[in-house]
Parts: sequence; C-alpha cells; structure tokens
Amino acid sequence: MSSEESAGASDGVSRRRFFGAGAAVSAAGALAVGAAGGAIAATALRPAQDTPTPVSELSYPFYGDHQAGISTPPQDHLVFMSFDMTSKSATDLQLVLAKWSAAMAQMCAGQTVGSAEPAREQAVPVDTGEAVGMGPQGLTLTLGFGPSLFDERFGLAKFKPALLKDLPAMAGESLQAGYTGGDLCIQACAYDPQVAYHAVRNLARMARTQVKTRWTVLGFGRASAGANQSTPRNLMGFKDGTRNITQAEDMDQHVWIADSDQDWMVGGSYLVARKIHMLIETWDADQIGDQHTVFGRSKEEGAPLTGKAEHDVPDFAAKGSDGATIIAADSHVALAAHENNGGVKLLRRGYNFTDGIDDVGRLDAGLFFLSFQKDPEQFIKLQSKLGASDRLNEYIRHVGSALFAVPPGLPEAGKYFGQEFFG
Ligand SMILES: C=CC1=C(C)c2cc3[nH]c(cc4nc(cc5[nH]c(cc1n2)c(C)c5CCC(=O)O)C(CCC(=O)O)=C4C)c(C)c3C=C
Ligand SMILES: [Fe+2]
Repeated sequence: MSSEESAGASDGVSRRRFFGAGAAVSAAGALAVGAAGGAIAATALRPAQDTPTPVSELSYPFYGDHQAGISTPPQDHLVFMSFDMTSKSATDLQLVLAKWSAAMAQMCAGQTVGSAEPAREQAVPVDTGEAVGMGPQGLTLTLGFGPSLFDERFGLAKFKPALLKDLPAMAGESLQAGYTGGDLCIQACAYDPQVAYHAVRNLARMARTQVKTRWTVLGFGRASAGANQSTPRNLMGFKDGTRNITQAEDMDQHVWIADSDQDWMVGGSYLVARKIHMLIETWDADQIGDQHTVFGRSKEEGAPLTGKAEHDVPDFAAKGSDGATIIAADSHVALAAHENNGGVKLLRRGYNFTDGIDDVGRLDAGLFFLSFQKDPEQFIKLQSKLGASDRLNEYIRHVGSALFAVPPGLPEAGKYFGQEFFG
C-alpha cells in the first residue's frame, strides 16, 4: 500500500463516499466508521455502499509498498509474539519466512491455511479451525526481524542495518529477560481477538520445528488513534493517541525508511515494543489534580491544560498566576511533544494489556507501547527524557523491551520476507 493510499482515510473522496452512503455516525457506529474508513482507504476506490461494511468483512491488502498494521487504523485487539529460531540452519530460516509469508497473505484475506477438516479421517488438520467462518476481521500481520537474527548463526551479518541494535539501557527500566528481545516478531491486530490469536497460533504451529515462542502479549482496547478514529483511553483513564501521527506527510517524514545502508529496508520501518507495567492501585489513589499535572491534560475531555477541547494545541510556554508554566515542564506531554524535541515524532500503536494479578494480589496490567519510526533514535531521544524526569514514572515500570526491523511490504504473491538474504 502506498503512503497516499494508507493515508486515504483522510481522503475527501473516500470519506464523502462513505458518509454519503448513509453510515450512522453514532456511538455504536463509531467503530464501524473508523474501521470502514480505514478499509476504504486500504482498498482505495471501493464503490459507494448503502450500508457500512461489517467489521467482520473488513480486509486490508497484504501486498503493497508497506506492511499493513503500521499506518492502517489500529484495530481493537492485538496478539504480539516474539520468537527465537531453534534451528541454526539458514535453509530452515528461509523455509519459515517463505511459509509464513504465504500463510500471512491467506489469513489476512480471511482464509484458512490449509484444510481445517481434511476429507481423510486419518489426516491431521493443517489449520486449527477456530477462525473458520469469522471473516478477515480487519486482520493485519506485521513481521519484524530482531538484531539477533543477524548474528553468526545464519550468515546474515552483511544484511544487518546499522541502526538495528539493542536499545541502550535507559533510566526507569526494570527489564525482564522474559519480555525482552527476539529473533522475529509478529504483530497480529484484528477486530476479533480470536482471529488475531488464530493467526499467530497457526504461524507458530507451522514453524514449530524451527522456532519457539520467546514472549507474547495479548492487547485489548487499542491505546492509540489513527485517522478518523475516536481517541481511546489507556488503563489510567486518559485519552491516549490524541496527538499521534495520522497524515501521509508525517508517515513519510517520521515512519517510512527512504534511505538505508540496506536496500531491503527501504519502505520499511523500525518497531519498538515496550511492555510498561502500571502501578494501578497507586494511580487509583492519586488526586485528580495530580493526575492532570502528570499528563498535562484533563481526564475526561483530554484537553491540554492550556485549552478546552481535546484537539486544542498545547501552549507549553503559557504561565499561570503563580509564574509557573500551566503545563508542567516535567509532565508527560511536555517532555514528549515534538515542539520540545527538535521536531521528533513517532507513530504510537500501543494496546492496553493485563496479565491478571501479580504474586501479591495487585493488578498486573499496563500499556504495551508499540511505536514505528524510521530511526530507533527517535524513540531513544524521547524515552531518555521521559525515563529521567517524567512525572508519570512514579506510576509505571518498563518491564519489557525489543527492537525489530520491519521490512517493506511484499510486492506480489510468490515473494517472501527476507528473500533478499538468500540470493
Ligand atoms: C518514548 C515514547 C513514549 C512512551 C514510552 C510513552 C508512554 C506512555 N504514554 C502514556 C500516556 C499518554 N501519552 C500521551 C502523549 C504522548 N506520549 C508520547 C510518547 C511516549 N509515551 C508522545 C510522543 C506523546 C504526544 C505528546 C504531544 O505531542 O503532546 C498522552 C496524551 C494524549 C496524546 O497525545 O496521546 C497520554 C495520556 C502512558 C500511560 C505511557 C506509559 C505507560
Ligand atoms: Fe505517552
């Protein structure tokens, strides 16, 4: 999909067609509007319809300039899985990537990967079957390569992009090895959690003699907004994603790689994954005034403290009668805003997560922060500042971390991710 198409949710023609077709813009319809807007964008010039497409029937093209699941509107559910190769054979890696590429295309089109019910009674089903009849559900599958994939095992060192290296240690981290790193990753997003889970499960299953799961996160309630989507809330109750990247120009400037020491990365991006645990009980006991100060925004409306409405532009210089800036300099948004970081932006595409309760009965939940950027330094610059002095740090701990090189989209059926590595 080209940048122009991916940003097409803001394309006047597509939107006029959609809204002109009588879509109900109601609270219940908001999901369908956001989702269908994205799907229209994804398929560029779908004919006008009398009724909105049900989310179960939405599908995003798998083949295109960029992988889907980056600039496409965030769906409601996520299954993220990081994998390690257990085989040290380059041929096995090639086989995994070829099999995955074909299967990813099939599942994103709402198809099974082989038969779920073979005719022969003695045959074992190829597809596990739990997504049969559910439709594509807007499934996107996005593949990434971790820095470790380019170590000595597969002879791929010469294909390693210079920017693909483990993120440096940063303040405020309590990283656990069990949520960190990986040779490969799959980000599966869909409007139905079972469809996303089915996809990752079947990819893992078909490569079970070559790869093993390293860690996984199940995400719900997207915590970021794409073009034409209402802003969702994170588990701290604040709108998250208000000032996210949505426009094609921003994607080109901040997300898509145009130049790289590795030709195979052109059209791709870098994915940062951070599992961020929230100290929810502590946050829930905090006064609303302090919660506002922590983020620099109001809770219900999500407006900057210098404005009234969610999308008012924050004024980081405005001062109150006490002479202090109204948005505290160490608030989350003041530290992260592009105005205060030399213009640096990144595309946030995170999800809320919960792992139940911890070993002392506290809620084990937080934000699975996912960001796409053309250079990992964009994330490092922001997180170094946030980790050092963000007021939010009292209530969060970064427990997992990984960086992946996300190759561009595949041009057509028959091609596979990483094909360039195998000459
Ligand atoms: C390094 C990048 C970032 C991390 C890590 C991060 C964690 C994190 N954020 C929230 C909640 C909110 N973040 C908001 C804005 C915001 N956050 C980042 C970056 C990181 N956040 C940026 C670049 C921005 C935009 C700043 C701006 O331009 O104003 C907001 C406000 C609403 C919004 O614009 O999205 C909230 C709320 C949590 C809870 C969290 C870790 C758990
Ligand atoms: Fe943030």
